[in-house]
Amino acid sequence: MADRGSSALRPEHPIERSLPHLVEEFGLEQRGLPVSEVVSGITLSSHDVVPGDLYVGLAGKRHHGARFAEAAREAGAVAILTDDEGAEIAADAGLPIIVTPEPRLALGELAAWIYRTREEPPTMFGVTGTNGKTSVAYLLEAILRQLGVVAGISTTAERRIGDEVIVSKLTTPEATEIHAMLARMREADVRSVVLEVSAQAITQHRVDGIVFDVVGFTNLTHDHLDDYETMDVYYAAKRELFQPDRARRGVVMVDGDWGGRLAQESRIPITTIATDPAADAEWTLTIDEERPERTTFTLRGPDHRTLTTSVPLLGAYMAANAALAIVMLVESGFDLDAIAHALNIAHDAEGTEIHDDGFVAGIDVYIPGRAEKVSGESGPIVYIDYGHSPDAFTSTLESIRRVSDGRVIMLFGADGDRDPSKREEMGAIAARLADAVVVTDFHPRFEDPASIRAALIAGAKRAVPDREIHEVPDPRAAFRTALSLAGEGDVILYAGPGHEDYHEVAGERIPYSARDDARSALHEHGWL
Ligand SMILES: CC(=O)N[C@H]1[C@@H](OP(=O)(O)OP(=O)(O)OC[C@H]2O[C@@H](n3ccc(=O)[nH]c3=O)[C@H](O)[C@@H]2O)O[C@H](CO)[C@@H](O)[C@@H]1O[C@H](C)C(=O)N[C@@H](C)C(=O)N[C@H](CCC(=O)O)C(=O)O
Ligand SMILES: Nc1ncnc2c1ncn2[C@@H]1O[C@H](COP(=O)(O)OP(=O)(O)OP(=O)(O)O)[C@@H](O)[C@H]1O
Repeated sequence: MADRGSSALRPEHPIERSLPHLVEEFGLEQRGLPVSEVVSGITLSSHDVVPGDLYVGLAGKRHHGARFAEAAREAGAVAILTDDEGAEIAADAGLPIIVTPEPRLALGELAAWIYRTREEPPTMFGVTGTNGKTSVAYLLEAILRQLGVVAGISTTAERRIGDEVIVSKLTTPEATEIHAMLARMREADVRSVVLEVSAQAITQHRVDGIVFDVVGFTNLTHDHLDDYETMDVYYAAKRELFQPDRARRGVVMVDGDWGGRLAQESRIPITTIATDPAADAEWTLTIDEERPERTTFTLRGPDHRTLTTSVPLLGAYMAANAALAIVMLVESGFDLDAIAHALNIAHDAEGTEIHDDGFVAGIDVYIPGRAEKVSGESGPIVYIDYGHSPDAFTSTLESIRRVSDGRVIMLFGADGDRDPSKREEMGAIAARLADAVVVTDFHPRFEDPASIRAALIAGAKRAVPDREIHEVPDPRAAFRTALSLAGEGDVILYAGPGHEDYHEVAGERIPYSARDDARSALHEHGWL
């Protein structure tokens, strides 16, 4: 199946750079046709080529990108950069060929040079960890906005500069896209950029060419053991971000063992944060109040500095994400009191302070599909969540138990073609922490959906043999089954789809929004 490509964020006024100069500066080898005078962009997808681009033909898992050299030329590419094998494949494509043994290793530096993103860079924040990256990124952006700073974000859910939004294909874009996006953000006067950084992004050199001002670590738990042989290898990939060539300072959540190890092994100045007041961390977080839609917390820092605020979201884990975001801002130079002030005042549309008794102080954030409450005032509370790992299930279900005495119904599936070793544990956690479990399909991709469901159910049955379990393959029918099990005051957690608007089956993306469907079903019951 050919890659259908995506529209990337690009500068509206690209700067022309000398291509011969680039070849010389990076010690590249030129073959065949002479290169043109200028280059104004770089991409590694033939679908994203715009006139003036250098097309990079990478050897992929399915294709050698050099196969698409002709398509790239037709779209306006000025040359192809590739390896020896690619140079042979693209020999007759009618494009000048530039050769380097491992093009992926050169991408970040080349893209930074072409888009001039090293010059007067914005403040760069990077967030990594197994769970919570997207949430911390949104929280950082929200607090920056409340501080009056124009920020841009790049997350699994979306890439956004003000009102300009594109839907993401990967958690972290390829280096070529990141630097194009940074150039676009510079045009929009963005002064702070928040990038969600996956382990794969570090391993695959997608964040090369960037030195982050502050990087943050949320946690490390079981996931991605299809891409990384062991948890140690997965950890080592994340640790790479906390080194001087990639970041200036780091903030590490040390609640888990991996965070403690990272704080020890990192080679940049590290500030630590923990939710356990007895922990040996510089910052500690205590939860003051948990409600279904709001969590209030106090953050205590060195020199007895404190800040009390809230997030309009479920769960102590979201407060921990918010605390991490706040400490990252402090590490970037913001004063804690200034942050407290910005979070605890209301503004009108023009940005003028207003004094309104009904105003609830706190972080003004909306995070699509992360414990997003989609139900109304009556009927069960329904959360749509992007959790798809054992730890995500635990955090969300435990939080729900703390805010509700009702029955908890957990609806979920598991990704096909992604780390099958976590499935049984996901089933077990659902069975242990929920009163009833509904297992459905979630992106089976090229796997047999029945065998994915069977693994989840086996895990659930092993953990709690008499747990009420329903198997409903179709997600729409499954949600209605979950709804039939719930009454007033009960809670349904639908984990998996989060913000997504498709269901991936055998290479096809079928339109499906869990959010919209849940709302329709609630409406059908007269609960919305
Ligand atoms: C396993 C993996 O990482 N695959 C990535 C890889 O795909 P690939 O090697 O199969 O590429 P390929 O299809 O063989 O194509 C080779 C080259 O030809 C180009 N091409 C291909 C076809 C075409 O018509 N035109 C064209 O130009 C491609 O852009 C590519 O450069 O290169 C592609 C182009 O950049 C990526 O989109 C793709 O990510 C896939 C979609 C993916 O699912 N990656 C996952 C594992 C991932 O990276 N996940 C992380 C973490 C998520 C999390 O936080 O949980 C992420 O950051 O998203
Ligand atoms: N700090 C946390 N600790 C544990 N679980 C969390 C935490 N934050 C979020 N979660 C859970 O993980 C899910 C995914 O959250 P989020 O999208 O913020 O993480 P992520 O690291 O960006 O994941 P992904 O890369 O898969 O998008 C949430 O929907 C929630 O269930």
